[in-house]
Amino acid sequence: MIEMQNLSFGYSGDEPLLADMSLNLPPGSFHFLTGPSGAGKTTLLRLCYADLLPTAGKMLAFGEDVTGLSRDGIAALRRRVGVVHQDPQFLEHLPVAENVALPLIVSGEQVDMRALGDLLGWVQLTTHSRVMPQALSGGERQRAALARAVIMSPDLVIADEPTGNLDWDMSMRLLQLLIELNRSGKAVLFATHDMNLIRAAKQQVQARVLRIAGKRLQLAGADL
Ligand SMILES: Nc1ncnc2c1ncn2[C@@H]1O[C@H](COP(=O)(O)OP(=O)(O)OP(=O)(O)O)[C@@H](O)[C@H]1O
Repeated sequence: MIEMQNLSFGYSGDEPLLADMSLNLPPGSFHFLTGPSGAGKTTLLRLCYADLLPTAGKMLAFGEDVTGLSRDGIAALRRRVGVVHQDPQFLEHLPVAENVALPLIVSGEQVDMRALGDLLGWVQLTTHSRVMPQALSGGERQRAALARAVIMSPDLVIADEPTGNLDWDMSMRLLQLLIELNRSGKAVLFATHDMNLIRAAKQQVQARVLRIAGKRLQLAGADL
């Protein structure tokens, strides 16, 4: 589904930040991505949804080389990937329900109100559907961002340190939602520093742990 072949990436022309990375994310898989601050986790995630393009090597998304994709091709790819950022941004003048439905609205699709209600229920924001984003807690913001990320039924959900600002209980709640998504067949790629969270997840789901170290991507062992 997502395949990197000897991929390198650098923001400037000199030393690459990520070097000679090879990776295969099969459908339905669950991967954590870890590594020190500044190692390039967010950068790697952005490469996965063609927000950045490799400077060397190949990046294939859903079988297609992203470097050759047209604007429409990139738009089609992005529909298949839902992204949750560490600090999700919302349109502050719209209530939660409209923000969650925004990907449908901007792509001109009909909003199925019942499905939207079900989705808000799943992230436990039913009573917050008419609330403005600035009134949400950190955990509620992340759950709204997760609902928005999955409203287009993506095949892959990417979460970039979504629990970075949450306490343990909230982190576990968010993790649980991602595990449920994975059980429903979606691939998950989850960047986190939190080894306790990874340990907790591994008791419930077959997750592999990728680590960026020294510009390279490693598959972490069972020592976690
Ligand atoms: N747009 C950019 N232009 C230039 N350099 C950048 C850009 N974005 C990130 N960087 C640099 O690339 C390096 C990796 O950043 P990135 O955000 O991918 O790391 P990270 O592993 O996600 O870090 P953290 O865990 O702190 O979020 C950092 O040194 C950062 O300063």
